Amino acid sequence: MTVRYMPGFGNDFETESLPGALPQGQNSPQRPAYGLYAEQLSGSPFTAPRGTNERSWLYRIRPSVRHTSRFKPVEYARWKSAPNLDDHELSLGQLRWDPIPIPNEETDFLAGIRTMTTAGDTQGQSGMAAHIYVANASMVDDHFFNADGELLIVPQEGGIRVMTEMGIMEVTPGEICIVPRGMIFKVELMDGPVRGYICENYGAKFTLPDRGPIGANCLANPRDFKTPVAWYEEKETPCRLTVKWCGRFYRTEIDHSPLDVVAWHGNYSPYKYDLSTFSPVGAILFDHPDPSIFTVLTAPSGEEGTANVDFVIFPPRWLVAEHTFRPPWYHRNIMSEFMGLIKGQYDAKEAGFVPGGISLHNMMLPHGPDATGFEKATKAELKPVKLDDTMAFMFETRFPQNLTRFAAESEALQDDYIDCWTGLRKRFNGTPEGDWS
Ligand SMILES: O=C(O)Cc1cc(O)ccc1O
Ligand SMILES: [Fe+2]
Repeated sequence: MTVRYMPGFGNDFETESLPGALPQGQNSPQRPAYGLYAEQLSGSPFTAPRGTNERSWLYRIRPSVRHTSRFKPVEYARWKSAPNLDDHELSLGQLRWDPIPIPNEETDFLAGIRTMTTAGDTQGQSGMAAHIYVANASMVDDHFFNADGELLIVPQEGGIRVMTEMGIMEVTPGEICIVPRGMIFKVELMDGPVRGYICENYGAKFTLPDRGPIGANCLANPRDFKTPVAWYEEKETPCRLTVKWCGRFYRTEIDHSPLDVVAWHGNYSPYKYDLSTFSPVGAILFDHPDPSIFTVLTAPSGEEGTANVDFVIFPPRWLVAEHTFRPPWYHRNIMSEFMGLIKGQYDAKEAGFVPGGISLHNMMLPHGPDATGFEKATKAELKPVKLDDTMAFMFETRFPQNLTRFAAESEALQDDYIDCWTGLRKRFNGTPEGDWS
């Protein structure tokens, strides 16, 4: 299958998979070409300011409202939504997990979502949830849309084919994709079992951060975001559509595929991004800047500079800072940090944080490099060093992240994580030189 994309972030795109399917000069003709139905999908209120106003016009074989049955409640017990408080007995702490195992029993992308943390409130359209997905089967006749937020999907193992109403995205480890709130999709596996991370953003959409004095280039450049061209299937066999709506799940039957959009135009669309196209800007003389320099996407909260969620990466880069402790500093943060590792090693942790693993450093909880990393970094010869073959990331939110029972009781939880800091001995010895032996 060849998939094609259009470059640009938040562009007003137009695409048709049959010639002349897209109306020109108007949105809602009396009789659209090919007998298609016109349907608007609004991602912002009608009256949102121009800069944040998002909607697309979909020209489809049947309108979405043509589903056969009423919505009936269904269970996805491991997918939790905020608020989800007091769900477990685990005490407060810095936490880390090994990779969540891929199950042996047949599990598709939807059934394979396990929520680790929730923050904020779906009803108030603020906050987020951090999930792991594990799957070994493709969705075939099952489809899904999430009314509670957009999904930022971060594959860690295996490629996924995200088949949306507006086109197909193939997303492999090292790439990410966004499925907008309300968009119908299903997920096929490209070549085998998969695992990855999801940030379900209940708040305002992810956008590109302002670059300030950095200027017009670097970090994530708009042309590296790719939106799929229109694609449709004419499948007249029974299908299902599952909906997540204010934390609950519902299902309806449809007698055809809901992926039947022949042409569309607009600026509310799915997209993918290759993390290797991120051009990092960093300290080229001394000191360790705040990780916000590595923000790929930010979802604003309404309060200037205080993100609902930031998606931050730690990509391959050169470390050149002179007379500097180069790894992250020890710190306490009002924002809550959920981290994952796509591949390689993370510079604050020598061991224990492995690809597919997770760490959680919640609001105001102290953390930083482990004792071995500290030891190495204080003794290292400070020549230029390339951090290579690595890709870690962080979902950082202004809201405290509440653990789910699944996360708290998971066998993957490392009960000795805090011991990684035990070796940070006293070096203060009353002399200005200190004890750096
Ligand atoms: O805690 C972490 O590992 C993430 C992080 C990295 C960094 O370079 C500075 C601050 C920060 O929170
Ligand atoms: Fe941190």
